[in-house]
Amino acid sequence: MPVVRVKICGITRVEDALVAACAGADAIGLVFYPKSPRAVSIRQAREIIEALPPFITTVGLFVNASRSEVEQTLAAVPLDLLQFHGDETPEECGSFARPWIKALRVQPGMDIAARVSAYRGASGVLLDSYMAGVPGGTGHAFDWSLIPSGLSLPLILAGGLTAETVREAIARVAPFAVDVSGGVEMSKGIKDAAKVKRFVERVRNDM
Ligand SMILES: O=C(O)c1ccccc1N[C@@H]1O[C@H](COP(=O)(O)O)[C@@H](O)[C@H]1O
Repeated sequence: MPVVRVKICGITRVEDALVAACAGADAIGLVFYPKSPRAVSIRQAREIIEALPPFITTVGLFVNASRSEVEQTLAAVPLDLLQFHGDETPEECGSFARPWIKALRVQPGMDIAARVSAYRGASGVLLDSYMAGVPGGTGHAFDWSLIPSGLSLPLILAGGLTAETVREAIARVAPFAVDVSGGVEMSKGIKDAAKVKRFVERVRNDM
């Protein structure tokens, strides 16, 4: 069975980043979307990244941010990968000389394969749930049967995943990686160490 990578998103505290790293997460996500309850400042982001051990990918999440906002963040925070979670075009996403992934919010009737193909410069595509007025971090799963096989980019599955559901998700979707935020929290922006550990264990099929 191929290894499934794990990203723990919405990290706001150094201790939660260390829990994720020690649990075996491959990546942590830092939300630079001011309206999110998980938003971090530049200073918070730097402190979190400085505390990390090596070999953990740091992902900066943006939602329809201006070019200058992204550039200022990149100048101050050592991010490995950008995650665009809004209505950014392929050209916008690819204009920062940094690897990037694009989040698409799945709705019935959407031509997922065509939408993914449009973002061919991406390192991967993240499929998340659609909820009107909420760009992400909804805590809700979507209908995985809508995902076509043979997508042209590595698939990162997100949306309402928990330790209880992630094995079934992996079995049904066979994603390259899974991404979780609300499912490993005790409150918004505050991770629950036991849930983080259990989630990673379940992805690794250790328990
Ligand atoms: O986490 C947020 O607050 C957020 C805000 C705006 C856009 C995306 C956001 N999070 C991303 O949403 C997915 C799904 O979250 P959840 O597991 O359903 O809570 C998460 O993986 C983040 O990448």
